[in-house]
Amino acid sequence: MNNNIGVEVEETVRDLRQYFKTGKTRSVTWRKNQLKALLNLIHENEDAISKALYQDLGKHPVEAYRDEIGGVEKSAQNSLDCVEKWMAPKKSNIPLVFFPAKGELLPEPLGVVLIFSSWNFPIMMALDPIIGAISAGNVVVIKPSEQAPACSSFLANILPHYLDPNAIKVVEGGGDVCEQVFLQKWDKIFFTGSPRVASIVMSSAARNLTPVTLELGGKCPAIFDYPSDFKMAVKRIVGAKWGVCSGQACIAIDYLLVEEKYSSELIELLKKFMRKFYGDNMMESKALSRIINKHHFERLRNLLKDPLVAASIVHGGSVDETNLFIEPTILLDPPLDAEIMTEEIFGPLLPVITVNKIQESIEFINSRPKPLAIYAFTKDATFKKKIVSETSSGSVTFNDTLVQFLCDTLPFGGVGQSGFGRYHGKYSFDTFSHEKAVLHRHLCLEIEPRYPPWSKFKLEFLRLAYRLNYFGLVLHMVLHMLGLKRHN
Ligand SMILES: NC(=O)C1=CN([C@@H]2O[C@H](COP(=O)(O)OP(=O)(O)OC[C@H]3O[C@@H](n4cnc5c(N)ncnc54)[C@H](O)[C@@H]3O)[C@@H](O)[C@H]2O)C=CC1
Ligand SMILES: CCCCCC(=O)O
Repeated sequence: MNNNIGVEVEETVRDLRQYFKTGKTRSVTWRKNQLKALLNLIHENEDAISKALYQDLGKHPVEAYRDEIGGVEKSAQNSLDCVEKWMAPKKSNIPLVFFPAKGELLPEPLGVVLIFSSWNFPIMMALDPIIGAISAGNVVVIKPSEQAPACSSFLANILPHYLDPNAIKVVEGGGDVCEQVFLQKWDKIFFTGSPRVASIVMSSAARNLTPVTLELGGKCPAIFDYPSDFKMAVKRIVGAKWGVCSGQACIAIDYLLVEEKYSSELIELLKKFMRKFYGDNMMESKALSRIINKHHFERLRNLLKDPLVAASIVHGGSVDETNLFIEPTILLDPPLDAEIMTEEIFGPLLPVITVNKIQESIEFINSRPKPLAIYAFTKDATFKKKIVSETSSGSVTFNDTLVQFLCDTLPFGGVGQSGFGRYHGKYSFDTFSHEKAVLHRHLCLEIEPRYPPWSKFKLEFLRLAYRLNYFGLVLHMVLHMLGLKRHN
């Protein structure tokens, strides 16, 4: 960015808007070429991406592939396979009263979209939304998180070599750049980050009535009922809580709820799998990402400073500032009014909260802001139904953790404080599209009673005509079944 950040951002947005107006990004060929180019980027730069993720977060190459590189590859391939189908107009039945008529729904790109990505999955959180934006035919500014500098500069350097440089631009920087970015008029803002910054995004979007998608976070609970396979359940919890970016994940388990009588067995099993996965000296483990920076290291260390919280530590608790390492830590019943239980942890600390009856978990969860994800390890079908029907969250996953993020057929997004809007798969395409209604009418037949002068006859005619809707649908189906009505 040159000194006058504002001028450069303004010029970038102006050039993008002009390029969008050429219509080049609307063609299926352009969209498929961009998705193929993104796949080539991933295939040809896997080592460089792994190195950048290691530099920013200490992610092992296998973790980098599992959680980011592979996820982007899968998402891009899915979009490449489906984009032509997603773009096709959808037929819509029009009420018989307007016969003859034809209705259809036509997805069109929104235009110039702005994407903010977070630092914890800096490649995935930037490229996955871009996949949706280009699949829908938009032009894009991506603003990677400045807290993951190696990944941010990797994206800034590599994207113009693979994707259409007239259509996809990278704007790097922190709050100062963001303030300039917000002064521009966007056709859509897709934000991944904290509620604090999300409210800044919304305030600036309000100025231009810009639609936003907010991918936020919160405290995701895991209900630990007595599942059919206790060990498998605990293995999945340990693998996800500490093995995915050291718990610095928006859908990481933030705290566990378990009946008091199972808590000791659960904690012992958690410790067993922690040793199995991360060794006895966890600071040496290559399977644990680092804490992103000093700010978040201090924030997490401070969560443990409260004497009552410190007293509730039953495993771990050691820290190493030099290496930005915080040992995977288990706490048993820390005070519910302590910050560790009121703020999103976003790190390798796991409070285990005991209840008398596991059903109490529902009330416990409902008394807090709506989470991005709820997990429940249980074999009780009735309890599952209760959880689904009596709680509200972005998603509910039974007997596993985090994998919902990698299912292209499941929308990923929050509700309430955990965000709104959603993406992944077709939902990404929809998030970056406007589905336009197109109605074709003819001038051959007229419904005179739609015009004055009014009369009782006209009222009764219109009353009947509107009721004809239902008969019309039945007639439509009968004609369909008799093969007499072609799809026009
Ligand atoms: N729902 C989801 O998919 C995800 C949600 N998150 C959430 O994100 C948060 C952690 O990510 P962070 O990057 O720390 O969030 P953040 O809110 O600090 O930053 C997010 C983005 O906003 C930008 N930003 C920061 N300050 C800004 C300001 N004053 N004005 C404009 N833009 C600003 C950053 O550069 C970054 O690009 C957690 O709350 C986590 O739950 C993280 C990953 C995924
Ligand atoms: C593969 C898991 C990605 C989780 C994205 C997040 O929770 O921040």
